[in-house]
Amino acid sequence: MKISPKIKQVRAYVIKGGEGGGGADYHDQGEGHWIDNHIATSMGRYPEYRQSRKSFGINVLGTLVVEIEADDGTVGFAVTTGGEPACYMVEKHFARFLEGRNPFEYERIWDQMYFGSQYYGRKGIVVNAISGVDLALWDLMGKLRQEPVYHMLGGAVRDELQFYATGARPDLAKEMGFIGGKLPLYHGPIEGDEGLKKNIELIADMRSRVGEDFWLMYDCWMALDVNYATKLAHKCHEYGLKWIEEAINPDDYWGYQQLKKNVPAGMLVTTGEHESTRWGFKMLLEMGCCDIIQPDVGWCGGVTELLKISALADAHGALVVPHGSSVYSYHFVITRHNSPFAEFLMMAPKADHVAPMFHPQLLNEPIPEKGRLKVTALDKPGFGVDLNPEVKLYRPYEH
Ligand SMILES: C[C@H](O)[C@H](O)CC(=O)C(=O)O
Ligand SMILES: [Mg+2]
Repeated sequence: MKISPKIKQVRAYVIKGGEGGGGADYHDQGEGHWIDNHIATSMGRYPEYRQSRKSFGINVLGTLVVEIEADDGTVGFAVTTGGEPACYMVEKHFARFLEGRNPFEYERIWDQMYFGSQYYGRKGIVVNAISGVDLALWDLMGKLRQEPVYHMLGGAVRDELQFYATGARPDLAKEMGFIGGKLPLYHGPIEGDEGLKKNIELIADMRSRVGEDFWLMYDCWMALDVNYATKLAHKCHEYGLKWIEEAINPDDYWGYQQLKKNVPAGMLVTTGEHESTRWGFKMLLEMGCCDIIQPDVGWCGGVTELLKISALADAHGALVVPHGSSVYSYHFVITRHNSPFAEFLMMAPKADHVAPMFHPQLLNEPIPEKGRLKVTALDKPGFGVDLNPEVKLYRPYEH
């Protein structure tokens, strides 16, 4: 029997450099980027926070980088959001559940991180930190086995991934070969009928540019109430809106249940990028809140937890289309029949060309060509990406 190396050390870093760092904290972009241009949020009720999400601190956390080193010198790593607070949790709390252990014991490690922090965690930044550790562990396992993560998840169920694009220009996304385009919703309920009219005019304009069959979706980033979302859904139906995403507060499962009943027949309700763990998704699925769940692999508990969330969704007949998360999502989506396509977040400031999602933090990050990515692009050990050595790391805590 081959004896596996043991985990020697866990380290957590933030990226030095501040504003506009991009990467895993993908909202941390420079001035003029589409992702920070008057997008509807629940903070929009305060005029001073309506124009820019950075103004209320959407990029305040920054990226978390987790490295896990085995005693043979192999290092697995992952990036997600969480910044310094997540570094503290990883170094001061979670590292104890890994160091000295066999890295292939990912179930026990996950369980101990989750239940060891249950009294202050369960969601949000704590689960971001758990996700970062879990993804770094899968990267390490892949490197130790010299296998891509998707092999360890059961292997590919298709030869390539197909993507829809999220960004300000679905019309350009269509030209680039994507199967659909998801627009941010720009105007929330506080902007009244005039804002609603502008939302409708935009979808009408995009429909006229992309023709009948191209998917168009609206991402509402938790900004609406059930009444507004219902009205928006019905008005957009005429323009073939495929789904309405994250329309209301993620804690309002009852609101989603109602919205799902209210939307026009055939329109899908999607949500879940700010939901965590099998228990959070159990609420969405058992209460019939949505048609597609959208866990973010870097936020929901990592790959170990996504396996459970996905099995639960499959049993409920729901699709799993992870939110963003680049390679961490690709290695999962390629292995599951109930994840038939993936999201690509357009990180180019004007959404006019394909740019790597987690640039500049990752090297060798695969990107879609003509809206597709061959599984062979994932054929490297672990998640198949490297940390860009030019990006300066800072380790705020040690243990
Ligand atoms: C565009 C959205 O407001 C958000 O920035 C990204 C997102 O929710 C998604 O990609 O989905
Ligand atoms: Mg979204």
